[in-house]
Amino acid sequence: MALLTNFRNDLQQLYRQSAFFVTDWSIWICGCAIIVGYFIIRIRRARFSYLDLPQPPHNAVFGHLLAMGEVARSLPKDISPHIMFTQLQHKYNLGSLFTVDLRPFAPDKTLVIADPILAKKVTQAPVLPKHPVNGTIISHVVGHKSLILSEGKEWQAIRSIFAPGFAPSKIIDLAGAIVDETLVFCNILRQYAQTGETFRLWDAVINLTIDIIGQAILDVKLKSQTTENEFVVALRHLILSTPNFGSLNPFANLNLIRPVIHWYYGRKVDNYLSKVIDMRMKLVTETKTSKPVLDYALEENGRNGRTIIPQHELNRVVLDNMRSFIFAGHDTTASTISYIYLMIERHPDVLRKVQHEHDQVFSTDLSQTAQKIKETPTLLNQLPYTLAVIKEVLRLYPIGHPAKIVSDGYELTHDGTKYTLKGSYMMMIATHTMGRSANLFADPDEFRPERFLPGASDSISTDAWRPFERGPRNCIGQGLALLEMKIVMVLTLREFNVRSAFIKQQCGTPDSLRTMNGDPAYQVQGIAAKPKDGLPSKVIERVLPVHK
Ligand code: HEM
Repeated sequence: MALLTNFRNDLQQLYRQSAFFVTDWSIWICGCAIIVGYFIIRIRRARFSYLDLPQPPHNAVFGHLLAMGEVARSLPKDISPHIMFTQLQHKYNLGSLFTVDLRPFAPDKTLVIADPILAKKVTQAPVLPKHPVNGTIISHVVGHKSLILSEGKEWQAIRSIFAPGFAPSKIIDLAGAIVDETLVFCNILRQYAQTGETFRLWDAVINLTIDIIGQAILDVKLKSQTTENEFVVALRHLILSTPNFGSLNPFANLNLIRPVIHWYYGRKVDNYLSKVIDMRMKLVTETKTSKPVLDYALEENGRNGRTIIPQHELNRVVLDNMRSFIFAGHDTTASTISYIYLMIERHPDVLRKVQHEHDQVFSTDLSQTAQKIKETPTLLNQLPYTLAVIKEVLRLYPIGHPAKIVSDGYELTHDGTKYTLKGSYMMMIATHTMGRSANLFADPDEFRPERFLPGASDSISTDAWRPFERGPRNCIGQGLALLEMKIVMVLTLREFNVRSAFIKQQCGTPDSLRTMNGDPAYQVQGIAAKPKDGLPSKVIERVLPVHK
């Protein structure tokens, strides 16, 4: 054990050192020479391949890097790239279809789709393949048989065995387990309220969402909220060692021992999950009211003697997809929950309406709420205002944008003009840009959950709101995410007042570059966009009863 710990420490040390070495000046010079060479070749070969598409000001040598640089200079350095694209569209008045050539900092020319009609069209069958950059970024975390990365018939087969476990009728049975994990979270909030400490809200919520996803897919208690679980630590290391593809520093991603890190922690994750999966496979015949997603998948794969995934591939498929669900199901939901607290803090009128709705459905006796959810989880379907708050938060703070690949000759029509693409493109469905468009949402920067209430006067095109994406390749876990967000809101918002506690920065960078339009809680880049500095917060326990 001590040997392992030493090895891990050595690895971490080496990792930090190698990150230092790559900033050595000689590497900078070589890198610059490569980039200059690259640009020269690019001007000669690819000059006019996209010039008929709408775009920001173009430079023959640098493509759109100068235009994007102009936008980037006015924003914090670590801002999430999807915000940069929205700013670019606003600055150059680009409309809802445009192209941006950011090579070599992007893997391909980018085609930005910010038009709901076009977005709907390109995300329906036949499903466009994902851009290979997705694999480059996350394959070390999710594995190659992941639902997230697979394509074609393989993707169909994997989706078909896992979909039954994510059906709303099955997910609702997990409410009891989600309540139990959320009660642990409530205890943690209570402790912070008692100490008055400032803490990173996102980290606390990450532990909660990891524990929930462990229960939901494997019926395993990961207990990362209360203990340091080796598996969770290894998984977080894998995620944190992901290359940063949004960086404008070409060397930020050079790390010679990254493959070793990936191998080491990947093996730890696999070892832990294999044991849990083996155990579940033996228990799968047990009849239980609430079953984890894995049990339904194994049943589906053997239904009526028909095997969708051949037995020799099943172990790898199950393992990679358990990794995928844990990965895709925790920091996405944690970011959204963090922003829910922030928006609620900033809009006391919204808080009052949410609390009123929870009182109406679950009564004002807070001590009974957890039990009521367990007994009648379908009560959670009677919370239209709470759901509207979640939707509004996801409109303003989506976790990212899907990136598909379209190849030479692909045709699309927009505003009556037909475009035939030359060469391949990374097609980005610009969820954030659509969410902030004044043409699609009235007063787009305002937080107004009412717009999502049934019968609201704002008419919203469903295709404009796509934080879970739409079409056959939408988010398989959206029902689970919505369920957990509702439970967390119901169990915490009447008891705790979570307040952001950013500390004003004193040194160096002007304040405007540490904030987005004066807001320090902007989204920063992660595999899923997340709140700056983990949203430092404090908790105050409300005096009970908080409302009549
Ligand atoms: C607020 C929470 C969440 C958000 C905003 C979200 C968003 C998304 C989006 C936008 C996609 C499409 C990505 C693409 O096409 O590149 C996606 C796919 C996916 N999500 Fe989620 N997600 C959330 C929670 C979850 C949860 C809880 C799970 C748990 C299993 C999950 C599992 C997946 C998987 C496996 C895919 C790939 C589906 C496929 O390709 O067939 N997500 N999600």
